[in-house]
This record gives sequence, structure tokens and C-alpha cells, in this order.
Amino acid sequence: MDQRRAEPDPSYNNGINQVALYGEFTAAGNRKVRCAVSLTERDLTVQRITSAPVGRNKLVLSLRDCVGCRAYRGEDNADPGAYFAAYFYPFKRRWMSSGVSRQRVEQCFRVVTLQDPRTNLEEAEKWARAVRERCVRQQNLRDGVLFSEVRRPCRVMLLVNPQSGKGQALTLYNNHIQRMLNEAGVPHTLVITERQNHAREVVREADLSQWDALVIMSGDGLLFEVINGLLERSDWEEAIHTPLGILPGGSGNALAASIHHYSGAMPVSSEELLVSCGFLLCKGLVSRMDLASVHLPSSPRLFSFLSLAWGFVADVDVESEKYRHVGAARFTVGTLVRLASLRVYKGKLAYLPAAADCKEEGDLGNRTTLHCNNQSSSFCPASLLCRPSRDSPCQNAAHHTFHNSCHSNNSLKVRRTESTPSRNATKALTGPSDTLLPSLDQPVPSDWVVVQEEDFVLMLAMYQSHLAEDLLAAPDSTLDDGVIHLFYVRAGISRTALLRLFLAMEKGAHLATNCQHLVYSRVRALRLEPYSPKGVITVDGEVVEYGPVQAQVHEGLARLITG
Ligand SMILES: Nc1ncnc2c1ncn2[C@@H]1O[C@H](COP(=O)(O)OP(=O)(O)OP(=O)(O)O)[C@@H](O)[C@H]1O
Repeated sequence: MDQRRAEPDPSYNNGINQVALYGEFTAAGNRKVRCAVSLTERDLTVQRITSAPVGRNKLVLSLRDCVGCRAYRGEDNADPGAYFAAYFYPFKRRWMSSGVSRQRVEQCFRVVTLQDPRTNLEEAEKWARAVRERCVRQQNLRDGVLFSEVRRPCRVMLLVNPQSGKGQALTLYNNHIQRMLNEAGVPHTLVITERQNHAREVVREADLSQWDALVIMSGDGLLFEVINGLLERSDWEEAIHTPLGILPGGSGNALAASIHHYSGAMPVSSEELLVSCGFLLCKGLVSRMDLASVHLPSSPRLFSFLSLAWGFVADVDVESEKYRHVGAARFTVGTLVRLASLRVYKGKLAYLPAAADCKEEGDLGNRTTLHCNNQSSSFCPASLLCRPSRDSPCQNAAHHTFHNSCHSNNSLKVRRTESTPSRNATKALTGPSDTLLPSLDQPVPSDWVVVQEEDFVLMLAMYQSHLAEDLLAAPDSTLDDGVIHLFYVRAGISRTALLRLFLAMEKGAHLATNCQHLVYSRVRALRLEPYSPKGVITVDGEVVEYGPVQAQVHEGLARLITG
């Protein structure tokens, strides 16, 4: 038989395409299949050695899609061969449906250079090491992305809430995540949360020098606990720099959907989102993430990484809890139910606008410089749709409102854990100071915009892109843009128009619907004073004390593994 071999291509002999390693091995699963394997700085190329023309049966796998590679001896002691296996998660077409998602590809080879098992294992280890090193270098090469730090987490605390979402977080861990982390060589310790605030207590007390990353496999509620636990520590400044990871195990999974979106990938199903976030976690790149501090009338200050909501969105979040068995679809069901009894919420909203073209760094002492961000002039995609003029004092909205009749059903969930009043802007002992916020009983500063309308259907402040897996609420948000993306919908909107807005939000196109009732502003701080005696306010999807609330963004305060 005329066996054509895939010898190293001479045209590859320059730069990144230069073949660093070349070998011929049998496939681990079928010793009759021989493969020519070559490794460049960028790719692993596998060419089956057959009589077919060179190029057929050739697989080129990008090392950017590789999470790890390991070498090992076979189980049969009489077998002198050793093995190396490389694990890739490239985007592939879905079976039976359109679009692409990350799907697992394993390439495993048997090395029998000599009859000596040790030499064979050394050869396999050489390959595994070379693949791993190039994977890391490919991550380092990524440019144009504001990744500040490259660090492979090696000791990970993985906090899993077994009750989150449909109650399947542990099954999802067993079916997907455990294997991915093993493939990536990331040792981890599983902490299964037992009750509310368990994770908060664990991270508040933990010896953080023992952990390179804290990863949360749950909904957004558990990350909320972890962030607040870190910021309650006396060493909060260091603690909040602990890299955090998020794996979707809840029904909302907004932050997981946001980092998937930031990675440039197309929307995917819930299980595909888990694989995508698992992949990003294994890649181990750490980015800065904005947090917002939130002040409530009589509860301690909270830190929030996602959203602050009042009105329609907050009500849907709370009321749709009972539909959590349907997973991410719970928000769609909740939206339809609440639309049927659309309400008007009365209150006063004020905000500090973000500078149009400048990005001010956080107000921590060590980051006081100002950076002009030339690109941010194109920030507001629908600049025509940002309607600051609607906030002008001359705008006189008709004030025929219904008082909010929403009854707070949050007695079990409300985060009123301590009783320290916070009448001063920053009363808490730990965490950064809120230089932009006066105390809640003082008027807002004169450079704030006071919204003239007092009748709303919703107020939604977002610091990340997604409100839920399939709700791209703030399409222009980035992880650390230092901006609160403030949306509100004025009273008077029809049910149909509101439904259209939420349908458009699935693709992040709600600003382009030209809805006259929707107002969007980029802000750095805000205050809401609800007038209705009862209602719901949520922070990161969790119900908090109802009443006046204010928040300011802290740019890039936390660290998140974003791949
Ligand atoms: N073992 C447990 N039993 C009951 N509640 C728990 C347990 N572990 C954690 N919790 C609490 O469950 C709450 C909800 O968790 P989380 O938001 O992560 O999941 P979820 O509500 O299912 O997700 P989503 O918000 O996306 O629907 C958190 O406030 C957390 O404190």
C-alpha cells in the first residue's frame, strides 16, 4: 500500500507556523490507525496516515480551544506504550440545528518509540508539556482585550448550591465540570452550600492564601453572597482581588451569560452555556469587574455585581420564583403573567451622568488617574435613543398614577441581616468609600440629573450585559466600563409595546425599537426614592429592603475569570 506520510510542511518553517514537534503515533482508541501529529505555536495538526491524498483526514485544532493535555501510562503493565491526550472545546455546528457551540474534542495518542515504558512516558510527557505551554502562550498573545492578568488557578474552591435552578447543579457538576477541570489540571475542593448565607460565611472566614480562585456554581445569588462576604473582611482590599469564577447552575445565570457574550460567542442553550463558561474558567484569564455599592435605609451597605431593579423587572424576578422548575424560561412566563396586571410605580429618580467620552477610574486611592477612552464616543449605539432631554425640568408628565399595589412577599428572602443604620454615605467599616454619594437623607448634589417624571413602569440599573440568560439588557456594557447602564420606562406604555421591548431585549435590540417610553442613560451613581408604600427592589435578583436606595459604581473593583 502506498502510504503517504504527512511530513512537516517546509512552508511552515517560519514564526508561529514553525513545527516545534512532529511524531507518528497510533490513535489510542484504535491501534490500526496511525497519525502524523505536528505541533506549532498555534495549532495541533493530526493527519491520519492513509493512502488517501494528504489533506484528507486532516484535523487542525487551535490551541486557543485547548484546555489541557496530560500524559499517562496505560492500565496494562505489560504494555510498554504511554499516552498523551489533549482536550479541545472548539466551536462546532450543532447537530440538527443552526448555529455553533463549544463541543468537546479529545485527541489521544499512544507513544511506543521504544520498548522501554519509561522512555515512552517521557516522550508523552514532553508532548503534553509542549502543548500546555503553547496553550498558555496563546492566551498571553490575546490582544485588544483588557485582560490584566494571566494566571491559571491551581487551587480552586468550588461552591455549589445544590438547590439552585432546577436543583441540578450537582448533577451538572458531575456530568460536565468535574471532567473539564480535570482535563485542565485544575485541582478543586467542592463546598456544597447548605443554607442561605453559608457561602458568605465560608469566604468571610476562609484563609484566602490557600485559594487561587473562588468559583461559584449556582445562580447569581450565591456570587452575591461571596462578593459581600469578601468585602466584609478586614482585609477586604486584598480579598476582593481573589479571582472569582461563575458556572451557571441557576435559572437566571445573568453573569455567566454576560461573560459568554463578552467572549464574542453566539447565544446558546443553558447546557451549552455551562460548557462555554467551563471552558472560559479552564482558560483562567482574569479580568477586572465593576461592582456597585448599594445603600438602603436601615440595612448595611451591599455590594452588587449585576443589577438594581424596581418595578416591573423586580416584580417579575420575585413572582417568577414559583416557575423555577422551567429554568431560564421562568422570566418569560413571569413577564407574560405580570403584563396582564401591568402597574405604575411612583417615585423619584436621580442620577449622576457618566462623562460622555472619558473613563474615570475607580475612586480607590491607588487608581486615581483619568483615561480618555476614544472608543467610548461610539459607546451609545443609539445615541439618538439616549434621551437626556426627557429629564429636563420643563418636561411635565401627567401624574395620573395608580399607587403601586405590589405586596412585598419577601419576608423570608429580604437581606436585612443586621440593624446598623447607614444614614451616612459610607458607614460600613469595610469596603471602598462612596465618594459620589451623599447620605440618603441629604439632597442629591447639584450636578445630578433629577428625572421629572414620577410615574414609572420600571427602573433597571445594569452593570453587566445580561439580565438573564436570554435577556441582553445592556448590550454596550463591558465588564469594567465603570458605568451603570440605567434604563427606565415611563408610565403610559402599552402592554404590547412593553412586550415588544422585552422580546427585542432577547437580542439586545430594545433601544432600537424607538420606544418613546424607554429612556437610557449611562450613569455613575443613582438614587431612587419610591413613593409607593409597598413594593419590591432587587439587587442582583435578590430582594432587599424596600425604601430609598442609592448606588455608585466602583470600576474594576473585583476580579473575574473570563477566559
Ligand atoms: N443548600 C441550600 N439550600 C437552600 N438555599 C441555599 C442553599 N445554598 C445556598 N442557598 C441560597 O439560595 C439562594 C439562591 O441561590 P442562587 O441565586 O445562586 O440560585 P437560584 O436562585 O436558583 O438562581 P437564579 O437566581 O438564577 O434563579 C442564595 O441566596 C443562597 O444563599
